Amino acid sequence: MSKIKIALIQMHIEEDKHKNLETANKFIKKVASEGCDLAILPEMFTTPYKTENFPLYAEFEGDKSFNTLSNMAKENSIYLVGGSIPEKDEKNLIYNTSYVFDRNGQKIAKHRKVHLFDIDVEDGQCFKESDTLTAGNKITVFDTEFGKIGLCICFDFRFPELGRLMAQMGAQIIIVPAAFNMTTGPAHWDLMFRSRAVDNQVYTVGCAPSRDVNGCYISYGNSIVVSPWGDIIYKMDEKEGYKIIELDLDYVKKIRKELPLMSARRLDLYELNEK
Ligand SMILES: NC(=O)CC(=O)C(=O)O
Repeated sequence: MSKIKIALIQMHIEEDKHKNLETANKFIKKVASEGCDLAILPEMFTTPYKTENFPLYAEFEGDKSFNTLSNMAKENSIYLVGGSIPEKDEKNLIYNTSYVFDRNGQKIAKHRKVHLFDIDVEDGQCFKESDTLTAGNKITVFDTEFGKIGLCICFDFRFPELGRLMAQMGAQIIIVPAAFNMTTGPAHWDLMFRSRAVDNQVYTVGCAPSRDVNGCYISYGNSIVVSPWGDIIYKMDEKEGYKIIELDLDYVKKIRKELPLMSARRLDLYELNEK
């Protein structure tokens, strides 16, 4: 199958975890009823994006948020990239984790953010995920009936090596639950999704929370889909909403045939390998 309908869910995030799960559920029902194959939620969609919140909202795999996501996928018979949530392990370490479920509600992938978002921009955004989070250590590509899809979380996508490795592992689409802010969003959001798309000849997809100017962290919004040619196919504004977009994977093949970048690499001079 060469065409996949994906849905961006740019939802508003509140303090109340259960309300956030209900909002996600409402949107997922809607996009499934409109024929989407795969729905995507934003980064840290169960909690306002604040380091102090992560331990308070953290759950074990198999707890309420995990099960709710699994049920949403199963009841609506869609793939679900469950944004990300704070996940805790048996050592009480906390990760920024994205779970992916298939149409039967089975977990088919799990990505723990590998690059923690620690920045301090003069007169701009400061954030230190490492105050409460631990980094993951795996690169994530999962399989579907449409082909392979790469998955990483927000700051991860700033590292071009990761996008290239996912493409080398067969990804034709790279999905990024994210939450850029009002310092880095206007400067880097489009540029980053376009660069990774052109370099790796993949569709890139970013899904962010809607903007809340009174929130503790102001999300840029602008959830985005970019083609393997580098064109912005669709970009949302800052408001809450959803959009279904059809991606044609034959177009990935076409671009890769016309511009055979992968096979033109000088692997005798350089190479990039997963460790
Ligand atoms: N939220 C993030 O992980 C990253 C981000 O906002 C940025 O890179 O900018």
